[in-house]
Amino acid sequence: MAIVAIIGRPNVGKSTLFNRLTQSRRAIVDDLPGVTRDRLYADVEWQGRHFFLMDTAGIMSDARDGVEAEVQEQVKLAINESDLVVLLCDVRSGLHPEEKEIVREIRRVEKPLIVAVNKVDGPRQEELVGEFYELGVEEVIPLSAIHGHGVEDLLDRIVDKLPIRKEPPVDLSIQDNTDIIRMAVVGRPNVGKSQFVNCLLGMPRMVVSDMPGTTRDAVDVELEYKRRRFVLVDTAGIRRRARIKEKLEKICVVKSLESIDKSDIAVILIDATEGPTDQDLHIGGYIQRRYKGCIIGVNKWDLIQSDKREAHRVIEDVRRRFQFLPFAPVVPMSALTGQNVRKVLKLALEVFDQYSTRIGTGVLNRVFRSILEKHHPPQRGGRPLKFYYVTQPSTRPPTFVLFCNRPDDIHFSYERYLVNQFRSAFQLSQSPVRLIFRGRSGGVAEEA
Ligand SMILES: Nc1nc2c(ncn2[C@@H]2O[C@H](COP(=O)(O)OP(=O)(O)OP(=O)(O)O)[C@@H](O)[C@H]2O)c(=O)[nH]1
Ligand SMILES: Nc1nc2c(ncn2[C@@H]2O[C@H](COP(=O)(O)OP(=O)(O)OP(=O)(O)O)[C@@H](O)[C@H]2O)c(=O)[nH]1
Repeated sequence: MAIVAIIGRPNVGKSTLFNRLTQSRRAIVDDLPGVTRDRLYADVEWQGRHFFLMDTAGIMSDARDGVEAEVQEQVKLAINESDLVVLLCDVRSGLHPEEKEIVREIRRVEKPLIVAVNKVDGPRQEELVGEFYELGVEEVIPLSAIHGHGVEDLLDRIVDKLPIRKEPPVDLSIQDNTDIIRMAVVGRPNVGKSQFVNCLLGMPRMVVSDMPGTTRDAVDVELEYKRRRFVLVDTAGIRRRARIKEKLEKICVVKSLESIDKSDIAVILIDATEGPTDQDLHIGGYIQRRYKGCIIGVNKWDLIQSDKREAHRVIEDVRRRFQFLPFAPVVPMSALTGQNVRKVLKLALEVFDQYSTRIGTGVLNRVFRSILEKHHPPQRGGRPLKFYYVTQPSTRPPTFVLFCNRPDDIHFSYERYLVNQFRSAFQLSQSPVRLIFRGRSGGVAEEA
């Protein structure tokens, strides 16, 4: 999915605009359940196009007096990592030299740009918008993030200008029946992603080859383990970003989401010395919603393992906070010493094989009958809930369609029961399972 970043000087109204855009009447915004108050991004649909909108509030600090305007590293990075940049200016403070610098930087890296001018609350400010054409763009969009004027125009322009990615839609690339295991290594800055990747690539007897990416600068790396082929997606990005450490949390997390989309299995690294953070849970929530296989690597284990009690506490804490991913194995590991690094690959193979499971329709329905008999579907409002049959239309993730009389009336606790029963009956304990409830007339409801 394309990433759109709102860039601008402090106080121009980036957060206000972010909130406006995501609350606009017609926009469909898919927010993660509230694991964190500090929102990183929203998954926005406008006119049938989807994109990630990155909230970059606070990313730019005030330029110091007397120091020549210069685009800060964070801002450069945000520009680099996005597919389209909205430069937000403030009509009340007028055009600022830093904004010219930002435009130069955006041109240099050839990203599509939209200039929007905020705080145009009335006709008096409208007269002042002309100044911003000095930035050398064809169009400047006046808006008021507070009042909402111009905000839908901006959304229209964003979807007009969104580059069409060459990569195939996610679902297709993953269901292509090749047995290459696409793996993403994700996590917060500094957790050890590049160390982990380097460790993997440097292992004895590991066959490694670089594959030029089809999109932008992404380079995937292919490796072979136990005669199975893995692709580590976006590896170049992981290794390149290793230099810059500060304030990159948001960008790092949004990039992680993008890599998750391209993979079958996400290895999420947690820093053992810090334990899971809100951002980690945020990434985990995304993995869950995308029905990806997942391995939770508790990295930097070497730093805590001598303290047995602490080590135990950390693992318990990870399991508890990630209980919404009950199928994800938790592995203590050290990318520095190599401890358990191969084990991650071994687990990835297991997870992947479960993730690719197909069950024959006959067996599936026999087992389903016995699951229903063990625990009858509860009645709702005195009306019985009846299931007719089940099919598995696809795998990766294993997806089951359950035909029934009233698909909208299924209680989530019964859904959970069914998911758990499917997991244990078909050896899917390490894979997400997707159930889709469908009425005979075609009504659909879904559950994780
Ligand atoms: N008059 C007016 N004020 C606005 C408008 N949009 C935002 N503001 C105000 O501008 C101030 C800064 O808004 P924020 O959204 O916090 O700005 P930001 O760019 O996210 O700021 P940083 O976090 O410093 O990067 C707040 O006091 C807002 O209420 C607008 O359309 N009109
Ligand atoms: N003790 C210890 N240190 C580690 C381990 N893994 C990584 N580190 C150190 O943690 C720091 C960050 O590691 P990186 O691999 O650069 O982390 P990253 O997640 O790629 O960071 P970003 O590029 O900022 O996203 C480096 O100093 C590593 O040497 C580990 O298992 N144990």
